[in-house]
Amino acid sequence: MAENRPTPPDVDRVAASRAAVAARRARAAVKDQVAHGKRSALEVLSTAISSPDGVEGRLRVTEFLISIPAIGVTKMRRIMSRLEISPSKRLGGLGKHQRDRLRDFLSTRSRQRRGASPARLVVLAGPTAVGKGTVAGYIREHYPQVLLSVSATTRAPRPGEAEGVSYYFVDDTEFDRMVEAGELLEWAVVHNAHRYGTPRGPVEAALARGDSVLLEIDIQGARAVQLAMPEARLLFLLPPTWDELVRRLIGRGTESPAEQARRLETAKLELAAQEEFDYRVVNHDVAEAAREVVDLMNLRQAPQLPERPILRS
Ligand SMILES: Nc1nc2c(ncn2[C@@H]2O[C@H](COP(=O)(O)OP(=O)(O)O)[C@@H](O)[C@H]2O)c(=O)[nH]1
Ligand SMILES: Nc1ncnc2c1ncn2[C@@H]1O[C@H](COP(=O)(O)OP(=O)(O)O)[C@@H](O)[C@H]1O
Repeated sequence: MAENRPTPPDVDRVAASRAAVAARRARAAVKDQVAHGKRSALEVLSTAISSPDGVEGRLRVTEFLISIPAIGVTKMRRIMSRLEISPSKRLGGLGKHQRDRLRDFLSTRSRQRRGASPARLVVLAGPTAVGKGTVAGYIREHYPQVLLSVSATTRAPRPGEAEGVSYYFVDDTEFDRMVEAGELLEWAVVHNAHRYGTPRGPVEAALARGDSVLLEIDIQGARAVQLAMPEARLLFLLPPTWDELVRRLIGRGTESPAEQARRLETAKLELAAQEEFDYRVVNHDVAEAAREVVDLMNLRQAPQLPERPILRS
């Protein structure tokens, strides 16, 4: 016997079918962007992971893969079975291991198609409070394919900071040991307070695997990396204006007025270091600056720098 379910009123049905059509169109637009190289497949996957109920998250993995240039139905089926993803899965519904396998597959493929651009050590530095940590955090969240080095530090963890994610928190004795044992690629005392250093092992392992690595470190560290690895690419993050830098430092509210004044004096010297860098990125907007940094990680040839510095205090 047929079930006697109540039917929704016509108005609801019309609205629901309109919404379904709009959602289908939105998904088609994303596939079109991927197919025409306007958006990278990795970026679509990152968006799907951060908002599983959004347009990207609702894309089926099968249709997503087919939209990638040079992947047809046969290849797509082979990839799905190799990655152990069932055809009914949507990007937003993938489990952690499936996501990791798909991401690895996409990044290896994109590297191969770029003509295996060389793995590169990229340094992001800049004056205090310009937004280095903010931009690096944005990259960590939105570009999971970028390897961000995790530094060792003698400073205490702040609330919300996790061991091995924000930093490796070590005491003075352990930091001394790491320096003695040559385990740090570079290290420095930052803001006259604590020691920070880049563990050498993970950086060398990533480069050997063919993966580029990003270091968010201070200017002394950038100089040390340049000496140790002259082939590293150095990016300098600039504030839009000096006044904006002052606003960001004061607005952050993490330093006393005396410490703020001291850091602003240092910032003048730090700004003068911009000419030692390969590229300058102006941090007007966090998402744009992050995208520029990620783009610069992949560039094969350095474009010419403007002849004169962009900003002076
Ligand atoms: N030389 C060097 N500097 C680092 C390293 N890790 C972080 N830094 C720098 O240390 C500074 C302080 O960072 P942090 O403790 O997160 O504090 P905040 O920037 O004041 O919020 C920043 O300028 C970072 O760029 C590292 O491994 N080496
Ligand atoms: N593009 C931006 N626009 C506005 N404020 C920003 C921007 N980037 C960073 N900030 C803010 O500036 C302050 C300093 O940023 P932070 O990442 O701590 O700097 P740094 O790591 O370079 O010392 C923070 O309060 C942050 O929220």
